[in-house]
Amino acid sequence: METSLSRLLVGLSVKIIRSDGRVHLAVVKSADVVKSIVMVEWNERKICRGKEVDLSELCSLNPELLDHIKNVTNNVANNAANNATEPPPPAPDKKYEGRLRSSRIPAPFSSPAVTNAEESVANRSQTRQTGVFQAQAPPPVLAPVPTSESTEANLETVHVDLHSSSVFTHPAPVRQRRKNEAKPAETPSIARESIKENEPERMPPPPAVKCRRKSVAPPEMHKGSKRLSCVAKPPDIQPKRGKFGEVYKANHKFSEMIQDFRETLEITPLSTNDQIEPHRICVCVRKRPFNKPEMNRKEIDVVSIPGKGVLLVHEPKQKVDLTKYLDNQVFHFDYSFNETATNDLVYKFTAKPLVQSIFEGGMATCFAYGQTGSGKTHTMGGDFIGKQQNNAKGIYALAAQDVFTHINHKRYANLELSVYVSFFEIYNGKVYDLLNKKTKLRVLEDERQQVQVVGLEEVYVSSSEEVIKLIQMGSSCRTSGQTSANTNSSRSHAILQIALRRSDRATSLHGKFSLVDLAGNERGTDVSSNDRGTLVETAEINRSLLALKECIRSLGMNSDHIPFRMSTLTKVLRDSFIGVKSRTCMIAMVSPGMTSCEYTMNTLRYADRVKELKGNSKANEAVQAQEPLESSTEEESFVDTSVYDSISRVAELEEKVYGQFQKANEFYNAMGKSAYNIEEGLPDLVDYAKTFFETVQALQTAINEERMARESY
Ligand SMILES: Nc1ncnc2c1ncn2[C@@H]1O[C@H](COP(=O)(O)OP(=O)(O)OP(=O)(O)O)[C@@H](O)[C@H]1O
Repeated sequence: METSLSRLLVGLSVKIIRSDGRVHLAVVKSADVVKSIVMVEWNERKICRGKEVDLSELCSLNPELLDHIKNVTNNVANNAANNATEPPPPAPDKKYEGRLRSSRIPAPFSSPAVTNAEESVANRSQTRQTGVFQAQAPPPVLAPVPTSESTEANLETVHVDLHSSSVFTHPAPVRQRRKNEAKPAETPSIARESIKENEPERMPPPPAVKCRRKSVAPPEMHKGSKRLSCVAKPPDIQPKRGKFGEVYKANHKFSEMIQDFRETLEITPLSTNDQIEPHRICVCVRKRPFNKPEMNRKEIDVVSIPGKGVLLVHEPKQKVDLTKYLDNQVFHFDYSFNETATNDLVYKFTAKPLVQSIFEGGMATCFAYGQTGSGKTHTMGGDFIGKQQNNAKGIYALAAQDVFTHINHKRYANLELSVYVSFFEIYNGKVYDLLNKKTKLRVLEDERQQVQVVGLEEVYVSSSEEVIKLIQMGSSCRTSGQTSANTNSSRSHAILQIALRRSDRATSLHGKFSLVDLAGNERGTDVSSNDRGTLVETAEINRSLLALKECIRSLGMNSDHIPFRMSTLTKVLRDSFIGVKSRTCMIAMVSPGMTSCEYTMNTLRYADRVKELKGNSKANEAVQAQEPLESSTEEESFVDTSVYDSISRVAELEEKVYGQFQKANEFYNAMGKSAYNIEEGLPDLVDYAKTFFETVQALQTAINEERMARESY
C-alpha cells in the first residue's frame, strides 16, 4: 500500500509552502504513507533542496492531489477488473527490472485504502522536517515553473497534470534506485547544463517578518522532534584540495546550513526582567562561548538558543549515499542560557530561588552537569581571568551571599540559625575533605538510614567573604592535590554544602544547600581505555550519574524508594532527595562546537530524562508507562553498565583482598609487639593464617568468576 501510494505520488509536480511563507513548485521524490509524509525536492540557487512535507499540508495546498489519487486508483482498479480473466503479462527481463519498476503504472490498491490514506492525510499535522540533498541525481522539476520549452526538454522531465492519470515519464528518482544498482558514474552533462540554464532567478529575500518562535519549536516538537535542513554539494564545484580541504569544505557547508536555519529563528534570549517560575525540580541548560583554541581552529557552532527554554542542536549527519544534512534536534527546558549569559543571570533563575527553601527547613541541591570544559567550574566556582578564578562570581559565592541576606531578615531572625560550610570531593567513590588537606573520609549509614561523612570538617562562617575564602582554599586543594590518576578535576564531583543549624549543632540541622560540580559526563561513556584505573574511574562516574538521575526522578515522583545506595554521591546527598521541601536544580552545560556535538547530545538527553518526571503525577504515570520503550535512549548515553558494574565488583573484591593483607600485617605486628611468648601465640597465628588463606582464596575465586562472566557480556 505504501509503495503504491508512493508510486502514485513520486514525480508529481506540486506546490509547497516554505517556512518563510513562499509557495512554489517542487517534485515529489518519495512518500511514506505510514508517517503520512512526502519528500519533495526543488532547485534553488544551483542547489538541489528538499524537505519533508506532511501529506495533509500537501493536499490542502494541492486539492487536485486527492482527485488524482482517486482517478488513478479507479482507472487501475477498472483495468484490473477487465483484465481479471486475461493471462498474466510475461515476466520482464531481469536486466531491466529496476528501470521498469520506476516507470511502470503503479499496482492497484483498494478504495478503502485510499479512504484510509485520505483520513490520515486529514488528521496529520504539519511539516516536520526539511532537507536539501546532494544534487547528483538527474535534477527534478524546478521551481518557479520554467519559461523555456528547451529547458524543459533538456530536463527530460514531463510535468504531470494533477487531474490526468498519466504519470511518471521522467527518469527514476535516485531514491527509487535499487540497492544493488550501480550509481551513474557522473551526473549526465546535459542534466548538469540544464541545472544552470534552468536555475531559477534568485529567490526573493525572505519577508522581514520572521517565523514566530512557536513555529521553530512548537509543543508537538517536544523531545525527539526534529526538523531537517540540509545543503547539497553543487555538482560543478570541485572539492578544495590540500590537507583538510575536504573536511574544511564539508564543515563550511554545514556552517552555511546552520546559518540559513538560524536566519529563520526569532531570538528572544532570557533577560533579568523575565519572570522566575517556581519549580520543585528545575532543569536548565547553559551554552558557553567559544574559547580561543576553538576559535583558532574555526570550530562550527552547532547550538542555537532561540528562546527562554528552547535549545536546538544542529547535528551534522551524512546519509549512506554521502549526502550531508542537518538533524535539528529541539529540546525544551525550564530555562536556556546562551553564550552571553553571565553567572549572575544563571544564578538568578537557578540557585537563587532555592536559597529560601533551606530557610523554610528544606534541602536544596544545585548540580552543574556536562562534559569536561563545558563550563561547570566556571558557573559554580566563578569566572576565570586567565588561570585565576574569581570565586566571588560563581554560584557557590552568590548563594552564600544570599544566605547571609536571608539570615538577617526579620522573618528568620528568631530561628537563631548559624551557617556552616563544608567542601569535599568524591573521587572513585571515596570522599576527600577539601577543607582539611584532602583527608580521606568514610561514609557510614546508621540503622535509621542517616548517612554520615565521618570526620568531615564543617566550618562555622559569619559572612559571605569567609565562605569565599573557604571556596578558594578548597578549590586550590582540589587542583594542587591532583595525582597522576586524577590529573584534572573533571573526574571528581566537588560538593560545597551550606548548612543552617540551630544552637545545638549536633542534632539541629534546619536546612542544607548542596552545590555540586559534577564529574565530566563524557568520562561515564569512555569505554575505550584498557587501563584498569580508568575503567574503574569510568564505572564509578557512570554509576554515580545514573544513580543521581534515578534519585532526582524518584524525588519528582514523590517515590518512597530513593535508590541512593547506588553510589557514594547519592549516599552523601541522600537527605536532599527526600521530603516535600526538597528542591533540586540541574544546570546542564554544553560546549558549542561541532566536535563536542555527541557529548552535547548526551548531556541534553540526560537532562531531558531528569526533567521528564517532575512534579505532576499524571505526567509521571505516562512516563512510567513509557519507561521500557525509552530505555534505548539511555543506552546511547550510558553504554554497557553490566561491564561497569562487573569492573566495580572486581575492584571491591580486590579492595577486600588488600584489606585482608592489611589486617594480617596488623595482626603480625601486634604479635611481635606483644609480651607473650611465641609458642603461646603460635596456635592463634596458625588459626589466623588459615582463615586468612581461606578468605583470600574465596575472594580470588569470586574475582576470577566475575572476570569470566564479564567475558560473556
Ligand atoms: N560561560 C562562560 N563564559 C566564558 N568562559 C567560559 C564559560 N564557561 C566556561 N568558560 C571557560 O571554558 C573553560 C572551561 O570551563 P570549566 O573549567 O568551567 O569547565 P568544566 O566543565 O568545569 O571542566 P572540567 O570538568 O574539566 O572541570 C574555562 O577556561 C572557562 O573560563
